[in-house]
Amino acid sequence: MTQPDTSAGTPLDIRKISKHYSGRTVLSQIDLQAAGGQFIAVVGRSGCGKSTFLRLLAGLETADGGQLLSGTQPLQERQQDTRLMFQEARLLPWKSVLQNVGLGLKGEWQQAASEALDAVGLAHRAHEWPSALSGGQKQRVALARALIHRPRLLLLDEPLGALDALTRIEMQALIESLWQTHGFTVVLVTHDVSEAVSLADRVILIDNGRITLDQEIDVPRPRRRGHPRLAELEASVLNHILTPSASQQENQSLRRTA
Ligand SMILES: Nc1ncnc2c1ncn2[C@@H]1O[C@H](COP(=O)(O)OP(=O)(O)OP(=O)(O)O)[C@@H](O)[C@H]1O
Repeated sequence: MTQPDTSAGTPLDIRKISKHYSGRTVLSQIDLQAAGGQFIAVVGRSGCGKSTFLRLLAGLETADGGQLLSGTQPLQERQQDTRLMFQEARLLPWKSVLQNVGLGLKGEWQQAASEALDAVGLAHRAHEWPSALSGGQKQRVALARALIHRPRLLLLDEPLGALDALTRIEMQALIESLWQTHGFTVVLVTHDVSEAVSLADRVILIDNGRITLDQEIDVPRPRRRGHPRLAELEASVLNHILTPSASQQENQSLRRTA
């Protein structure tokens, strides 16, 4: 099996970042170090700050404290290497599939756009409108639109959340295979713990503004669905999500005694 070319991935060195909205702390003292080419999944209860964390990595938001580095360089200086993908494909309906992939590019972009579409299995739909595609196909186009920029850091914000179970499995396999071919670093935010453990090298849990679990997924690839160790890790991560962190329990008991 081809091992990812880790030199192609952005290494991450996130130091004690925090983020507040209207005086409310969403993220506090988040630390994360990752070698280039790692596949990291971020899980946690709804509203725990997963998307905020991703937006900070993408440079769409500014941290209120801490540092985001890649090696010795501020991560922000590597923004041209970073692509973000959302739950919705966000395609322009008045442009063809091919034009959507080549959006913003100048010169001879058509060949590169065709190749990116080919990599996601959609070269034959290049000249159609986005409205003619299914939800899964639209997400493939969004993936091609990211790939054409040869990203070194791919940030995925619940990109498969709206897809049916089978399409989701196909897209998971596609994302894993593209990651293995290109070697970019991936940070995937997902509600699906099974997806997190089956795809990632590491699963990070955000709870109460902090990372409360950093679980290595020590299962060799290709990973077989139903592998007992994957099931065990999934149950363990789920347990951590469902068990409130010590600080949250403290807050609750403080509220009770107040
Ligand atoms: N621009 C903003 N202004 C004010 N509050 C915000 C803003 N963005 C996020 N928040 C708040 O920060 C918290 C974390 O939001 P975030 O979207 O990061 O959570 P999440 O873990 O991704 O949630 P979900 O899993 O439901 O998508 C939430 O309470 C949210 O209301």
